[in-house]
Amino acid sequence: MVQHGIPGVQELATAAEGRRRTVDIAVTDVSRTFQTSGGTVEALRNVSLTVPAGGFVSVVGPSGCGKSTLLRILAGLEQPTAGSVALGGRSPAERVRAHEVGMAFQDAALLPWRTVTRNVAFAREMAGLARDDALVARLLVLVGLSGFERARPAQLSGGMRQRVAIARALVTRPRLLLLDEPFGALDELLRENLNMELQRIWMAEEVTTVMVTHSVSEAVLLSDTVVVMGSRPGHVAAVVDVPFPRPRKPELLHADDFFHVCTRVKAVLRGEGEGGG
Ligand SMILES: Nc1ncnc2c1ncn2[C@@H]1O[C@H](COP(=O)(O)OP(=O)(O)OP(=O)(O)O)[C@@H](O)[C@H]1O
Repeated sequence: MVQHGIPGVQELATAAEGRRRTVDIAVTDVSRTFQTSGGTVEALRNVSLTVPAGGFVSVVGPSGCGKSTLLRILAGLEQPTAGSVALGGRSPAERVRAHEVGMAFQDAALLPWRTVTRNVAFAREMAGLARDDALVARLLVLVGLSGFERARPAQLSGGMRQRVAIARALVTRPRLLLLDEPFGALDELLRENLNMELQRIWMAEEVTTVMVTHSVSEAVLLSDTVVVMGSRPGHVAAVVDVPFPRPRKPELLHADDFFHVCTRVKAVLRGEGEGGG
């Protein structure tokens, strides 16, 4: 990946030298049905998408269109009923076993009795990886939590807890980062700030990222590509490319070009836009 002139990026790139960490994603004709007492629920039908190594893709769509199911399949937590998923040529289960998949969801789910540092370090312990205090400290700087290393979750704001969750997701040095509405419960201004931080983290870590969000502007601001899903059954309604150079600044949110891309995504969401998938 190119260098971005952002503080910390050069050092991280050097640390990662000699180690190709990113993977591409290939989802091919994935379908997923659930058998319930009320009958069969077709959560996903023939979903295909690709994400290049180091790319950032967001998935948006109406409630129930299968976004979380798709993310859970990428995370190896669900199996597709049909179709295939390859993460750098391997199955999600293999990547998860190798601790190469980091996940952060809307509820940060931190351990209340552990400090911020110990919460982040816990993910390495759980993965059976060697302790790495320097990495934990560096990630806490990266997510803007310097000075809070010894705080407990109850002493943190919601936004700070989400930052801990993102640091925790990154502490195994994953090749793939999966985010399910990571900032969904936060107010708009805080969310914008965290979006900028997430962009910085993603650029620094060079990690292929898939984010589910209900916010069209968040998706457009952060992504190379926005996958717009439709429901009944869940399918890809359109794939919208986002052409803006990086790093993207908050001012972009007020630019006409930005507004036009958001309008295209919203048109598809309303069922007026391009079909396909
Ligand atoms: N384990 C399950 N058993 C039965 N049905 C399920 C299961 N998981 C998901 N579904 C169904 O699959 C469909 C897609 O659900 P999913 O949670 O993936 O949608 P979503 O787009 O993430 O929704 P939201 O935006 O509301 O979070 C829904 O109809 C849901 O009820």
